[in-house]
This record gives sequence, C-alpha cells and structure tokens, in this order.
Amino acid sequence: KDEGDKDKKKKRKHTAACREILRKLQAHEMATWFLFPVDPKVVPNYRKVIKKPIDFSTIENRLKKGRYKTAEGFMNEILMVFDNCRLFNEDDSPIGRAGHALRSYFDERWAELVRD
Ligand SMILES: Cc1ncccc1N[C@@H](C)c1cnc2ccsc2c1
Repeated sequence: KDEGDKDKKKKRKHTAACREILRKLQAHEMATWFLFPVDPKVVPNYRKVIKKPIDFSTIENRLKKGRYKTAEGFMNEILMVFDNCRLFNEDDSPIGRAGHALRSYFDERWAELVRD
C-alpha cells in the first residue's frame, strides 16, 4: 500500500469523525442560529462586520466534497462560526449565549475525537 493510499485512508477516517461531530452539533437544540448562512437582508450590517461568514450547512458541503485536507481545517471553520458569533452578538444575548453553549459542546466532542 503506497503512501498515497495510506493518506487517503487517513483522510476518510478523519472525514467520518468530523461528519459525526458536525451531525451532533446540527442536532443540538442551541444550533438553530448557526445551521444556515446569515441572510444579509435579514441582518443588514452582518457582512460589514463579519469578514468570513460561515455556517454548519456550508461546512457540511465542504466536508462532503472532501475540501478539508486535515481535521484541523474542519475544526478551524467550526471555530470561525463561534468567533463570528462572539464578534457580532453580546455575550448576554440569546444568540451570544447559544454560541457559548455550542462552543463548549464542540470542545467536549473534539476532545473525545482526539483522545479516542
Ligand atoms: C448566528 C447569527 N449571528 C448574528 C446574527 C444572526 C445570526 N443567525 C441568523 C440565522 C439569525 C437571523 N435572524 C434572527 C432573528 C432572531 S435571532 C436570528 C438569527
């Protein structure tokens, strides 16, 4: 089995693990606000403030297309969802609190993935 095959196998393994984590995040009750792109018509100044809008459906499509070479590439985009949320929303607001709750939930799932 040449190097390439090993790499492909490893990529498939981490893609499956990342898809599992993403599925759990999307199923979380606090995920509502993060499932789909923020509509600039609904939130006018969002695109001015947030330079890298990202949401779980966009990440899911990239994962399906094999766009993430490493699990870290996937993790970075998940964390971007929460960084955007903290930048735009007050901590003491419904979306702000949801972002913090979901970020903690992600950290736990990620720690499991890295440990197992
Ligand atoms: C994640 C996020 N950050 C800043 C602004 C919006 C959003 N989410 C969108 C879906 C959204 C769009 N509209 C509403 C209306 C009430 S909460 C909510 C949430």
